[in-house]
Amino acid sequence: MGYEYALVHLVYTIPPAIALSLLYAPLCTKLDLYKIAFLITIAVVSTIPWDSYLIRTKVWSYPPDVIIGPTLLDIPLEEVFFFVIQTFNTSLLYLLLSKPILHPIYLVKEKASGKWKFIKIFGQVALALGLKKGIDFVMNKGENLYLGLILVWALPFLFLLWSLSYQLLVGLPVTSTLIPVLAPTLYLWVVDTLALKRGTWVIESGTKTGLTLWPGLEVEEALFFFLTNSLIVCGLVAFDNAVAVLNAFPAHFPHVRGLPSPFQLIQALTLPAAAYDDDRILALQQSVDRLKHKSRSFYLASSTFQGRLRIDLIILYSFCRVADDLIDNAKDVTEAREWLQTLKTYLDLSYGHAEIAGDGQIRQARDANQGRATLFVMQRFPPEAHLTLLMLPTDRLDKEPLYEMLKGFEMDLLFTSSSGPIKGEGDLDQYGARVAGTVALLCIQLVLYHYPGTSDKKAKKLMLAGHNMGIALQYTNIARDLSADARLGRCYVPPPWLKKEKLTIEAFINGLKQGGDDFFAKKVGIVRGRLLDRSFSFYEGSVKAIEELPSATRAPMRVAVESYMQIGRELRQPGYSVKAGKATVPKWRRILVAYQALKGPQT
Ligand SMILES: CC(C)=CCC/C(C)=C/CC/C(C)=C/CC/C(C)=C/[C@@H]1[C@@H](COP(=O)(O)OP(=O)(O)O)[C@]1(C)CC/C=C(\C)CC/C=C(\C)CCC=C(C)C
Repeated sequence: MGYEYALVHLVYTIPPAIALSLLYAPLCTKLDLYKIAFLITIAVVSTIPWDSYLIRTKVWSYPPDVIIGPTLLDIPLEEVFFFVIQTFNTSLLYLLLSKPILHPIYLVKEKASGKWKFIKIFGQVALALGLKKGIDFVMNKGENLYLGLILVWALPFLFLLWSLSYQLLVGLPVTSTLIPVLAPTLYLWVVDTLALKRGTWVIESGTKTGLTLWPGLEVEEALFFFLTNSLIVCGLVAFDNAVAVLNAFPAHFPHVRGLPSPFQLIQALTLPAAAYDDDRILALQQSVDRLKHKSRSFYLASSTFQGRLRIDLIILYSFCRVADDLIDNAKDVTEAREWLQTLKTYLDLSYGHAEIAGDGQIRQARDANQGRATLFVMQRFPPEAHLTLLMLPTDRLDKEPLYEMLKGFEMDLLFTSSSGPIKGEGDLDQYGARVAGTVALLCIQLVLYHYPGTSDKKAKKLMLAGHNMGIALQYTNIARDLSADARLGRCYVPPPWLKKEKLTIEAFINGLKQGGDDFFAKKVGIVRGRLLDRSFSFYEGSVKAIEELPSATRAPMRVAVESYMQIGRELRQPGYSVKAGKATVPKWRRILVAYQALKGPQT
């Protein structure tokens, strides 16, 4: 009896497990725990018979004075624990690095022949050839035996996983495929070198090639760790592939539970890629791209939401952004008004079915209207907006906030060089309510749809708080964009506030456009401070309500709100950093704020 092997765990495998657990804890979801448990079960069940065979046939052994004693099918408990901890560590690294990824955008609808069929077959042939080699090594026994046993055990699993999820394995960024394989592999190579040198475990000399990757590291051991980490990562990718299919295609899978059953996972993985809805995939790709490039705060926040709620929020963002941009980027007010009208007609058509009451006819009328809405979108909107408009989940969003948002955009068209729609604080509150309070209502509606069970009374309370939180964010947005808005000829600051600083709208806009002197800058600082005070007063009044949202959505909502409000906090610091004319939160601080928000409410 000895503690050598146990010490390897104590020094090399348990500390990274603790560090990764602490780091990942705030990001961890029930689905993540399910994934890890699933992977560990498969890893242990599939490795035990193989490892037991190796020990019983004396391919490798453990000197009795390095292990504590208890065994399972001749495998020392330390070794069984190794399967668990390695799977745990590699899984956590994978999950951490994959958090920002929305997996459905990497799915590809396949044609009967084409690039993807070739890629799939190429991988399968390579793995089959490796397996054939392994079988030869095993049959011939001798010094290639251990190498052969590793190949014969690992490659059939890899073949299966590749066949099921080659699209994601090829398409995903290397940060969520290669890196979680290579980083732990390299680490375990070093640990193994030390263990073999110390004789913690021994490969018998008659069954190994004798080749080393570096002094002290047998090639068999190197290959073993590479393949086991590959199996773990491929298993996780296959799991994510299944969840991506379940979440992306409601037409195939109308009802998806938070924790899909193994049967549903297999159903999703075996859905032929030719049956994927490529319009939906493209809509998601375009929406994620838009979100990534237009809003750093919401892009970061979106990665903390899960499943179909995450998808719906991203499409909602994309819709709001498309609508806002169509109006903001119009060449003149006349064109902007035309876009407003076009957007209203789109909503009229999309929600038209609600007007047509009458039992059996509702469905028919809805289909007819959807057809007309689709045609209208194709004819009247630019191509890059089509899919976002067509995928907007109108069946789970009330129409009123959407129309109200358009009214807010209409207010943007009322600005002249010396006046605008904002005459006082009340108008600015109303503007914020229209362009941002509405967005909050829509977000909360999606939350309550995907996580049902909130009472009507509570829902109303949440809506009110969310609405005010939207206004808070809009005040911060205005405080940040004073100069950018001035360049567009817009001043959202209530004139009485300007008057107090002895400024007119015209003077304020011109000063911002031209830079202004220190005296002017001071006045801008005072006005900005007032906007931020109002922003934080709305924020303070609503922030507690986040903790009353369905539990799985609290932390992500905190991230969305806090990441944006951080802009306001930065603006209050002298010398805040500015990018492309806008105050910005440095990336590392944004991540830190999001991380803190995930951990719990601010005290
Ligand atoms: C996580 C995720 C993907 C969320 C999506 C949120 C969403 C749908 C945002 C729409 C944004 C948008 C383009 C709206 C058009 C009108 C507009 C410009 C509003 C301003 C947003 C700023 O967006 P922008 O793209 O310009 O971002 P940058 O400034 O460039 O970074 C607004 C400031 C309004 C945004 C308002 C919200 C997201 C509502 C916030 C409130 C909640 C989520 C409710 C919180 C819940 C409780 C109970 C308090």
